[in-house]
Amino acid sequence: MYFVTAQEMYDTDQFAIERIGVEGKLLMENAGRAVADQIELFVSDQKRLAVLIGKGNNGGDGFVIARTLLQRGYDVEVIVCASPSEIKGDAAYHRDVFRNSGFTFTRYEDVENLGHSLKEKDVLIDALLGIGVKGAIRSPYNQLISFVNQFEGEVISVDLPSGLPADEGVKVDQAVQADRTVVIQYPKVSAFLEHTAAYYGRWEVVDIGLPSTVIQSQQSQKRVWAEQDVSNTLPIRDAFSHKGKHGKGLVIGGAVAMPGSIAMTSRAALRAGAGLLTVATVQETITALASTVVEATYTTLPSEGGYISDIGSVDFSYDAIAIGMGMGRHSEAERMIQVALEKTQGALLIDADGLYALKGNLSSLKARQNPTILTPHPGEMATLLDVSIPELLHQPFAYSKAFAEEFQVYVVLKGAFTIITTPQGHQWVTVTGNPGMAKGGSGDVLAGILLAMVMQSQTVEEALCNGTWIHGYTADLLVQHQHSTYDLLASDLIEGLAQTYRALLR
Ligand SMILES: NC(=O)C1=CN([C@@H]2O[C@H](COP(=O)(O)OP(=O)(O)OC[C@H]3O[C@@H](n4cnc5c(N)ncnc54)[C@H](O)[C@@H]3O)[C@@H](O)[C@H]2O)[C@@H](O)CC1
Ligand SMILES: Nc1ncnc2c1ncn2[C@@H]1O[C@H](COP(=O)(O)OP(=O)(O)O)[C@@H](O)[C@H]1O
Ligand SMILES: [K+]
Repeated sequence: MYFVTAQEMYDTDQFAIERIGVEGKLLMENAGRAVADQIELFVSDQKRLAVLIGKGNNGGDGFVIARTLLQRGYDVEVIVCASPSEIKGDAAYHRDVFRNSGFTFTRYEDVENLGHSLKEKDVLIDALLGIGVKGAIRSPYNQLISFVNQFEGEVISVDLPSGLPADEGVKVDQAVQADRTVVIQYPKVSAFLEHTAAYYGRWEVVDIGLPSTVIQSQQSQKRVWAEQDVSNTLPIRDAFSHKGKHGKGLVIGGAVAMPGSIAMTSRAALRAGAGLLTVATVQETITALASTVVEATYTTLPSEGGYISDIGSVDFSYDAIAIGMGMGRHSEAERMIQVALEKTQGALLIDADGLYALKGNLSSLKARQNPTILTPHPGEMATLLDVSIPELLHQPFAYSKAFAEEFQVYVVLKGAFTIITTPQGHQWVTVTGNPGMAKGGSGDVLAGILLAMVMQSQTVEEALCNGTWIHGYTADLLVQHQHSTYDLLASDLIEGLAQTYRALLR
């Protein structure tokens, strides 16, 4: 499923109107009807409804929704929050159709009067502002939004919560806190940002038949990776396959004081399907791991002060290598990352301490001939970019895209919504996962799953999306059936992979 910026949505509308010849009025009719159909699914006709209508096209949708629900026998009061002369174009057309159908509306005067009208209502439909919102919210919408946010019944927003920007990088001034949002055609970017997603409440998308031609022709496509995508791309294992076919992977990391992280990465890689796995680390860590990760083979690396001091002796001809987990942040790490970047012949995944060490080696990324994958959490990504974490999270799509394109890498920016960006600038978001994963070790498990995934027969893009989706989905299954968001451990995710695969392969 694509998701879009406000401009991409306008371009799509424009394409439908100018190139295909569908009139804007008809698009609005389709949009309003589709939203009304959706509302009908979860609001009983015994409820008392009010629709708040603003001056733009979002308000135009509101007229169609109100007319459709009235014709279907709903009790709907329509309150227009703009002067009639302000309403123009398609919205004015639908205001007239509404009136000519024999229905009436009242005009918004002040909050006190509105309070009176809404006292007996169960559901408020918010069609005040859509994707056209700009800057600080002006009167009367600022009072209206505060008012809606005090309403005790259910608030359903049309397209997006009024006042909320559709795009990233825009400050939120004031916005409706919706219980539900019925999104028209494509989710907007703000549905996937940490600071704006919650305004939507539960949301669902209605299709109004707009063509995806414009979105598909764009360089910067943004899509949600969903269960169907996993089912379509996760390779089916061949009955005659052998371990060599499922990838030969190497994990480099760990230190005397940090044996846990590579233990988790390695076990996760094996559970996720890696054919053969080798762990390269310091001797003490091998001793600690040998009894817990019995399926792996080991390479002892020289150490100094409990940390790996050199990786020059490593065989770099693996199908894929993951480096950095539990490696420690010390002066030698930067040199070792440089060696890994130069010598790794297959895909190279850099995580955790490896990302800190990468900071001084960024220019070497471009010279790599094979895929490089970076898996930062927001703190690591902010460090790589030299920006603050809030700045990064204000526009994570733009920052990830700029970085991935400049350095020709795959970036997996982890979070409640994980953003996967390809070197070509294509972006995917996975929405599986829950706060039970907000614990040390979850990222190490992800690194292992992704290592295994990039060695299976799928594209790197598919591998990263599938791995991230599976990681989060496993946590969701575990929290639904065995665990809670409090007690879930990163190691539970490794064992939980069995349930996910069984569900997917069924
Ligand atoms: N053909 C189309 O264009 C379609 C549009 N659709 C609907 O139209 C919406 C977009 O319509 P518009 O572009 O008219 O945008 P809005 O409905 O968001 O209205 C924008 C208007 O609100 C006012 N406004 C903007 N920022 C404000 C602020 N900070 N304070 C106070 N007033 C402010 C401005 O006068 C602006 O013209 C979509 O969200 C969707 O609901 C759908 O009907 C599908 C078809
Ligand atoms: N609230 C959440 N909802 C969904 N996923 C989450 C949440 N918190 C963390 N995660 C996931 O858990 C992982 C944590 O990774 P990271 O921060 O690197 O942890 P670690 O310190 O264990 O390496 C990421 O994959 C992230 O997407
Ligand atoms: K709205």
